[in-house]
Amino acid sequence: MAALSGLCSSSPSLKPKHDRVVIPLFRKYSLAFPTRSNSCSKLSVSGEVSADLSKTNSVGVLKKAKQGGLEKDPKALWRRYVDWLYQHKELGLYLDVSRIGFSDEFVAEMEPRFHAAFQAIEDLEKGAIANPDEGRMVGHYWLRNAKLAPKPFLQVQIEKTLDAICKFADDVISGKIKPPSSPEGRFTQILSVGIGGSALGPQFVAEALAPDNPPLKIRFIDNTDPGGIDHQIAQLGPELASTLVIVISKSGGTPETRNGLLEVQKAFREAGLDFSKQGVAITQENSLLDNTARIEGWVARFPMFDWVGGRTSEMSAVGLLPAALQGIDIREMLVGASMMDNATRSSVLKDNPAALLALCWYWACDGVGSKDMVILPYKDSLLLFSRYLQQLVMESLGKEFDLDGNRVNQGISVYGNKGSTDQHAYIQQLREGVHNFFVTFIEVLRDRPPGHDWELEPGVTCGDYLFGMLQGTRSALYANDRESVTVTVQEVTPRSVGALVALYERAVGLYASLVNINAYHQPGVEAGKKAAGEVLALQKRVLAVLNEASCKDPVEPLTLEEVAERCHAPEDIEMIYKIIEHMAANDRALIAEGDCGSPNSLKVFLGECNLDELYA
Ligand SMILES: O=P(O)(O)OC[C@H]1O[C@](O)(CO)[C@@H](O)[C@@H]1O
Repeated sequence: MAALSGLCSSSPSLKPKHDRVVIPLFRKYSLAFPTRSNSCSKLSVSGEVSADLSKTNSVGVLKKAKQGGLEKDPKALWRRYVDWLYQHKELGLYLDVSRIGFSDEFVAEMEPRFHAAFQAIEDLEKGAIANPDEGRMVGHYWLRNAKLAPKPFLQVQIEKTLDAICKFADDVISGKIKPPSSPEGRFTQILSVGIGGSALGPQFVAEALAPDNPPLKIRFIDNTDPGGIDHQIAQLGPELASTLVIVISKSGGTPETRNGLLEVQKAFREAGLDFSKQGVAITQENSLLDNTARIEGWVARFPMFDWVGGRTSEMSAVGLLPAALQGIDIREMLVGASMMDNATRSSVLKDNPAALLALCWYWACDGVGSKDMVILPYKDSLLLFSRYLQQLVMESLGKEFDLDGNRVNQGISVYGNKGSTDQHAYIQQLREGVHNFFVTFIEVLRDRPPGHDWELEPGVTCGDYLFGMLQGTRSALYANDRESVTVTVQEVTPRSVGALVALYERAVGLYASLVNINAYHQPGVEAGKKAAGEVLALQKRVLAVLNEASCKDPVEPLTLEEVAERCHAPEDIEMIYKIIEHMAANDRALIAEGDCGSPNSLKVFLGECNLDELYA
């Protein structure tokens, strides 16, 4: 395509170049772990390590290795910094892992696990069923280099979709595709309706990269909160007529997204607008959403692929279409991701920033998620990176069982906002309080575009303060034995953002292998969805019972116990109380006696009798 492959081949070289000689810490991997003596390692390890090591979390080894404490001697620390500094020259990206205290002994112990992890991710990229529970391939790496897709038809699908996205975005921005009844004569706003992986990437990228005056501004409905939905629609005001509504859902059946769509369609009807002329769907072929969009003749439909998970979908239509419509260079995002993919395929630990990150996570969290990952970008535009990573890391790694069916309750908690702002919120606790975290600093070297900086005091710019705050916090935390990683980029650009996304996608994949879990399913989410469905089903029964009592003459207010009994659900009395409390707060149930603060005093009825429902 003129699109992805052309783009990739036109870039100077996608192979990482390094300005230092790297002494391999890991050799070309194989599952057998040979006797070795590593010149980079202070400790030389010899002897066979049981293959089973890659399936267990040898925390005992970690604890032993950790006994030494963190290096504090400035000269030794500087040597460690230089020795372990990773640089991706073309991307201008650095990774400093020197403030994580892993020992050479630990690195050696981890080698067989990494061999297995590199092999697993290589197999994944070649099209293995890397998500065994769902029987799916995992192909988000192919999105930025379609030639890697294991089947020619997948390559065609990826390339065609990217071309279609670019063309559609151009046509919308130029006004060739326009809303039927807008005075501006072109689309000015995007309303993106989606949740989880169908929102977090687009939100992060919009915040990071949208220009100050984008061709289309974007807002999001990412919940089933009526207040939040009303707010977004009210903010659009008359511009609803020039709003392109992008409904994003891989499954096409997520309730929050469906509700958002129904609410927006109602707003369109009330404004006398034809939704189908302004609606776009991004979803799997033949999903409920896809069929709705096709039957109703929406403006456009773009595919989500079965082999791309929601949380790794930023480089699919999910992330690329909204970005392109905001004037963001999506081809550059793909190049950045592709360059990072190339770098993170290396089986040499020091050459592979994703493997280095996974190593640090394992060390810091004892391989069992014992510490939280605090993400601190010192750049306002990267504010949403931690939220984006929260889903990527926690939905991928937070698993009850490992691949062999052992209960492991894995995961790493992720939180954070931005520095230096968070220094005035919770960094007090990080420095001095409970020691249950490690920090990832994200440093952006360029403060402002060239020629725009000024000194607010002699020799000091505003950005120098930000820099000082980052360095000061990093040092202060380390002095108190709080570990940190620092990722440095030159600027926040489509290329560097693409690279950051790819870096963390690969780190999560590798880490999942290190702890032997499936990173690509989310069985836990289903339990909450199922329970929510049961609550709504119970609410229907409560309504029917109250309706019947409210249709009597005179009306028969009921106690909670009576409602529960008539619903044949005495064991659900607490949930019935919560349902009635919620309905009462929204004027859908009326309180005849008592109040919600004393549940046993309550008697309730409905303001209106619904005869149709009574005789249904
Ligand atoms: O894109 P969909 O199918 O609407 O799903 C939204 C989100 O819901 C989940 O399936 C579960 O939370 C996420 O993995 C996903 O990103």
